[in-house]
Amino acid sequence: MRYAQLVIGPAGSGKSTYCNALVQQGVDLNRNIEVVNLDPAAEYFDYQPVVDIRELIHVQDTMEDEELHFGPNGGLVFCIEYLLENSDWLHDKLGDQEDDYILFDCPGQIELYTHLTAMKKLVKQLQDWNFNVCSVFLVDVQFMTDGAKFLSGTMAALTVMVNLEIPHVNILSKMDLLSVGARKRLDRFLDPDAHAILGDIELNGMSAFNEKHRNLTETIGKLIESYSLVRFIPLNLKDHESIADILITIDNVIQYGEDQDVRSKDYEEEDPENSD
Ligand SMILES: Nc1nc2c(ncn2[C@@H]2O[C@H](COP(=O)(O)OP(=O)(O)OP(=O)(O)O)[C@@H](O)[C@H]2O)c(=O)[nH]1
Repeated sequence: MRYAQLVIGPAGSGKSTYCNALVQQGVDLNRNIEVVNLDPAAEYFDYQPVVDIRELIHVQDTMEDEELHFGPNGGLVFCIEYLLENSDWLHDKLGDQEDDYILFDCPGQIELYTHLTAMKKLVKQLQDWNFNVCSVFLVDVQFMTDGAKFLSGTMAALTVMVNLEIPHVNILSKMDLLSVGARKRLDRFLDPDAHAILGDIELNGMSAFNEKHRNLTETIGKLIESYSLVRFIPLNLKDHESIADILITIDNVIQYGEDQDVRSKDYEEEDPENSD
């Protein structure tokens, strides 16, 4: 069996930095962790990729091509589709080493994970090549420190989980940048709790918008609560233990499928196969 983390998340959420930290952790543990760069627009990263999509296609190629003439976003999607059409190239580059452990550093274009099918196809391809694949969704914690932001980050994570349908881990990146006060506020949300999130929104002032959409917000809060496994794990790359813990957690997810179930608790309760 081979193992793969699909490292995904919005632009600038810390995907490449995370990959590099895990490679370093691998060195410390005498474990070989490799990285494949799948970002055709990447300009800089600290690791040495074993495979780099930019050798096959660069986003600039799609923007400068007379016929294609894509903008940066359309160009990125085109590049991933081009990679899938040329999957033999990736297959050759990856080789077929048993037990290898590869991080796929993906582009920061959220629609690739929320509703387009390209990433799903890539996952299927990797599974056909004997990879156990787990998605690791990074969200910059600075965008999660009040109720409204946490709600929207959680919805984004849920959308990705439901779309990709593979074992999944959500990570709050850049924890070292949080103030003590912000960390305390965050702690109240980390166990999915609709009341804490809604309470915070009210605390921050019931704007006319919030008042008008209170029922909607409440329903979304309950939805998140019922998907009780949409959890975020805080990751502080300045803390060695935090990196070690995340690697163990993800190892368990990849190897033993101890993943976050995308079905809601309510659904499980109603599922006849789960009833006595
Ligand atoms: N303080 C701090 N900065 C971080 C951390 N992770 C990433 N950064 C910084 O955040 C910026 C973006 O990090 P990247 O790792 O390039 O993010 P990315 O998700 O790969 O970005 P894209 O490839 O553009 O999608 C860089 O300036 C990093 O140095 C972290 O844990 N702590």
